[in-house]
Amino acid sequence: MAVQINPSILSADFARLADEAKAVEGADWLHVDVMDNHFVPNLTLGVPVVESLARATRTPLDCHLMIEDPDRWAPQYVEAGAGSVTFHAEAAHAPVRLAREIRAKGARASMALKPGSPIEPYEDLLPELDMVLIMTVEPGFGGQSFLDIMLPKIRRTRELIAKHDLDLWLQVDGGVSAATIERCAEAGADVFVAGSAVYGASDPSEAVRALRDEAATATSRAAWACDH
Ligand SMILES: O=C(CO)[C@@H](O)[C@H](O)COP(=O)(O)O
Ligand SMILES: [Co+2]
Repeated sequence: MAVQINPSILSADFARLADEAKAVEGADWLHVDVMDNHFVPNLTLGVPVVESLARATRTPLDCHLMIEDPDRWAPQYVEAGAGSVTFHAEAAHAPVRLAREIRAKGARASMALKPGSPIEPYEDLLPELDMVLIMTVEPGFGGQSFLDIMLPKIRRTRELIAKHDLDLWLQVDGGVSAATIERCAEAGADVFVAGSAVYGASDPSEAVRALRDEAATATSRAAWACDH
């Protein structure tokens, strides 16, 4: 699969969300960080804003739910127009049932892991998913420094995907920039969320293009991609 770049609107101007979404229409997905002030110590937006965003842009929405009880709320994000819905493993009560429900409603189902959560306990769950998100910062805020210590977990997740021969995307989120995207791609990521690196740039769509080129070059020489 070609690498994908998903700008995070957490770093955009929330008073101009529609324009900010349009500014990155060359991107693969628009990453929408939903925070409830309980699962993470920050509060962003909910279902009505996702509904409006889905009408405002042609870019499909990749909703990252940093909320408690995603079993209850995630299906509403599919109904609001999200094309991909990510729940956190640490918050889900019945992740298999939840992933099946998200898929049955017509979206891609994805599971995220905080930096402290290993991938191994979720190996049997992988076939139920369309994407795994490895957080490379503690969730809650944009603009944090990339955690290099997450690279072995990205590699391990890529190995498990290969072991089970799954068509599963591997997303990284947090501190992804021109300085770190190459390491992520070499470790096995193929979907890259970038907030401050895109919206902090003078030309956000050019930043998306540059990140995509850099990730594609790194992937083409990565060992994991050779037999992919
Ligand atoms: O989920 C989150 C933060 O919890 C992210 O999606 C951030 O929005 C990424 O921002 P940068 O680290 O790229 O600035
Ligand atoms: Co996110």
